Amino acid sequence: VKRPRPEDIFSRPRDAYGQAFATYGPVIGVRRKGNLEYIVNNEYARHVLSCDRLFSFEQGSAAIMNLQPIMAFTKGKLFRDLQDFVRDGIVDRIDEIVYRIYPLFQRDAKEFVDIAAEGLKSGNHPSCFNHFHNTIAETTLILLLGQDYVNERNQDIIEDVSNGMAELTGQYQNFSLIGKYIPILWILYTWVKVMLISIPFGFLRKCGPAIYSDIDRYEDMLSSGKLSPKDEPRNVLFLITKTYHPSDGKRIGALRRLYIAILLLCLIFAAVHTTTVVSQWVLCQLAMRPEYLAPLREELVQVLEEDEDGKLRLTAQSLREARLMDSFIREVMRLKGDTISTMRYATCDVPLGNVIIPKGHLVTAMSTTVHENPEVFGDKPREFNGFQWAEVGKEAVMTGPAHIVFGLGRFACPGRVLAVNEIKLIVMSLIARATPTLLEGKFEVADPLNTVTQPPKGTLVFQPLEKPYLQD
Ligand code: HEM
Repeated sequence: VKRPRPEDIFSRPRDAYGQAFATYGPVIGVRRKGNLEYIVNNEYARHVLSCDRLFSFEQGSAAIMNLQPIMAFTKGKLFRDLQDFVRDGIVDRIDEIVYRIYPLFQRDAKEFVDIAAEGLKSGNHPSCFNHFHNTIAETTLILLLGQDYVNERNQDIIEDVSNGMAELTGQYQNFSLIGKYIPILWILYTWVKVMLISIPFGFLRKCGPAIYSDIDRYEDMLSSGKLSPKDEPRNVLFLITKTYHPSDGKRIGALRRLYIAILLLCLIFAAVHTTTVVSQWVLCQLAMRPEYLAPLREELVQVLEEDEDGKLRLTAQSLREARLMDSFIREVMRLKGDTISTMRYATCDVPLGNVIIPKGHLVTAMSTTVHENPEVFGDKPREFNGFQWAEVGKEAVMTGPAHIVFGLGRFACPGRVLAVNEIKLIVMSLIARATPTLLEGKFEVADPLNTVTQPPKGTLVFQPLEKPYLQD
């Protein structure tokens, strides 16, 4: 087992791991957060991520996110259920969803550009990350639970849940000394704090009763026999209730209801934070590369569609046609420096390269070696070429052996279609009204080992356009 130094793993992971691969070969062992993990480079990434029989996504993800108790409670079905509900409740309805959420993104982009303009005068710049974290929290509430849940209190609860889950799953662990060097203590502390205090007293106490009575209400609708498909509520909670509603006229039991709350918590966690983070990476890169703005704005004008009142707006079709924007997002995601964002678990002793990975160990792919592989991307693999994917028709949501931002294989991120649409809505609504720049002309990577849930560190500043490309 070859070990890069712990301080290098945290501060310069790309170099530390790269050097270890160059010295020891394509499979290395690293002790991180108390576990011995095996990390592979581009040579074995595809095999490890997509051969679920040997390398289990479910066991790996539960272990890395400290979610084993929940997995045990759900008899291992948690991730498959999440995938099914996202597919049926969100991806299959994406056209109608974009139509519904577009006005929220317009409202918030306009509001943000207004307060950013004031910030230009006062020097007090508003946080773009916080502003759009709220927008995505609101969108998520509507999609999962319905419009009635949208109020400030519930939005705050969503923020708390997504922060609490981020804490629980180790996202801030790299920042804490205890987290780095005595991980078991850190895990215990965050479990108690989040699972016994924040979640029961926040989400469950405040949203629980409303969700409980909505499940009852939906069950009544389903048993009435009068509900036609077009009158069905269009939210994920209804779909879940419909799936679990017993056919013998009984109600969904208490344990199943608790499981429904867990599913909703996981979806909130998966949907809100990561998407907001990527939107900030895209805006920061765009602020650093103003030459991309003119073609992106030209494309924006071309893809707008007329609604029934003759007003121009963005629809799901517009977003599909925005190929330059799509390509830019794909390139930002490829090069943002993700290191370890997927996790697998060896289900038996598996020979790989020059080692045998013992059963029960975590295995993952080092994303930078995949995303910056010279055999695929040429001799300057880290050169940013924002529109290259439009030329070859590779969309931002497409996973592949050279693009693992959303994972790979059977368990690749089921929410990526929604995520990319939301990112497009944020970026396009903003550049239609203002030009992004960065205070002091730069941004920094907050945590090089975690570019997935940490936004870049830098202050985005927006200069309003005299003539916006989108009308309110
Ligand atoms: C830019 C934003 C996002 C990124 C970068 C991202 C990335 C990922 C990655 C890397 C995985 C693990 C895949 C693997 O190991 O092969 C994953 C899983 C998952 N993601 Fe996302 N994701 C994003 C947004 C979303 C959204 C918006 C949703 C929900 C609507 C979502 C729901 C999930 C779920 C439920 C899983 C677990 C997989 C399963 O149950 O099969 N994600 N995501």
